[in-house]
Amino acid sequence: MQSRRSTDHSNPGQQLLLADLARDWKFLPRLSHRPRRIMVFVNPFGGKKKGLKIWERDVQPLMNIAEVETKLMITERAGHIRDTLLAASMDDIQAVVCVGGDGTFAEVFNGLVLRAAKDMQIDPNDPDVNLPTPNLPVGVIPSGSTDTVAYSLHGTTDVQTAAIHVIFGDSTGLDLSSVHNNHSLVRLYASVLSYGYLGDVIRDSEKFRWMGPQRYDYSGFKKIIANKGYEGEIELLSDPCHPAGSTRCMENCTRCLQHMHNTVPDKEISRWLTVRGKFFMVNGANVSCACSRSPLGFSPHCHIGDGCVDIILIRHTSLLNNIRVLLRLTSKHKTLYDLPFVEVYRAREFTFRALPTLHGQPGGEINSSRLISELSVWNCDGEVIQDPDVKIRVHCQLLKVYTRRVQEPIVEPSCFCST
Ligand SMILES: Nc1ncnc2c1ncn2[C@@H]1O[C@H](COP(=O)(O)OP(=O)(O)OP(=O)(O)O)[C@@H](O)[C@H]1O
Repeated sequence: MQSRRSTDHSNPGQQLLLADLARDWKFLPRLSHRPRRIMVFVNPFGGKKKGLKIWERDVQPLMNIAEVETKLMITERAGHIRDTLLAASMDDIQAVVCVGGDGTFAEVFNGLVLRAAKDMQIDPNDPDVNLPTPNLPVGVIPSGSTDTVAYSLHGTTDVQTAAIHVIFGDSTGLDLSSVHNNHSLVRLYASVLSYGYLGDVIRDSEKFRWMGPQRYDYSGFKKIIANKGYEGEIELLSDPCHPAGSTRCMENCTRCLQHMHNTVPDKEISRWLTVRGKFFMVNGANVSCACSRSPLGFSPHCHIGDGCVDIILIRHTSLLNNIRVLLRLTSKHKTLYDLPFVEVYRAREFTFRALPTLHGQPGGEINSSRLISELSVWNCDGEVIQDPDVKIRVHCQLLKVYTRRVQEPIVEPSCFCST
């Protein structure tokens, strides 16, 4: 079913899918696993507020041609999707599709997992519980500001590519990571959990939502100038596979397939590590976190279904180094892995505890009365989590998502090839 052809390197994901589509469309009636009745949530508010237009112009016509019945809901407020999924009858539904950004997708999977937990009488607030797998697969159609999950899954934020993934019904298992505070489950995330600089940016940028996606540039500039670093302690259950030495996660990824079949002896090969210090950022990446602005993302070798997060710890050093980090994140070729003030781990779970920050007096002495705690917040898939002290656990392939994954483009020889 898959083709491996690419000539347009500006958007290889879309090009591959269109080639697939032309050839595979005639097989559509024979695909028994494709969804015929879907529940669609459209967020008209995220990104450039084009969610509804994208649905009506680009997605709905494709669903009509493919004879997919849709039950549409346009969201009216934050939390609307989650609340609906907790209560709705879903007996006649075969999949849930969202048109929105990372926050919209997060509402869908948080709602589905909590619904499954409620139905099975599992307490999600227990940080050691095995959360139940939702019955329904999810389609992610991007119309947000960053759309990290869609980009990391499909290799493009092309809307029709994402819609075609739903129509053909090819799915794969996506890890979800739970975030608990001292009392309860705060939420699950699929993209990244980030403390420090990106936490400061998301907290500040919410005040400037009227600016659209540019709010991130504005708050990003303010907060990099103001950053003084945050003290903290991370305890992590490390996996022996180091991200820098790992393969890229693509179509038919061996590492994810092994974890799907539980052929990896988990806990025996993991060990606990403790890291303390002052950090510019502490990140737990559940996927590569690639997006159009950051083509490789935080951790280009992160796997979507191996039961691990990649932890990227960026030490507090200088403003210049902080700017180097941001420049690296926009690079198409270089990763964060080899910067001397960056430490990278692959982990199955981790905890973070904020430590008090010592502030020196102008004379250079440290006065214990000025021992104050400077805290950031967590940026969790673009939403703010206030509690600095959290426990994170990865739930291997908890959610089925519609995607054919990123395929390795085969560069066709051209007459300008060097010999
Ligand atoms: N009608 C609405 N009015 C206000 N907020 C809404 C509405 N519908 C959904 N939301 C909330 O909007 C938030 C942001 O949406 P979304 O994440 O899709 O866009 P974004 O933040 O622009 O994109 P990204 O997360 O990719 O950067 C979501 O957390 C969702 O809860």
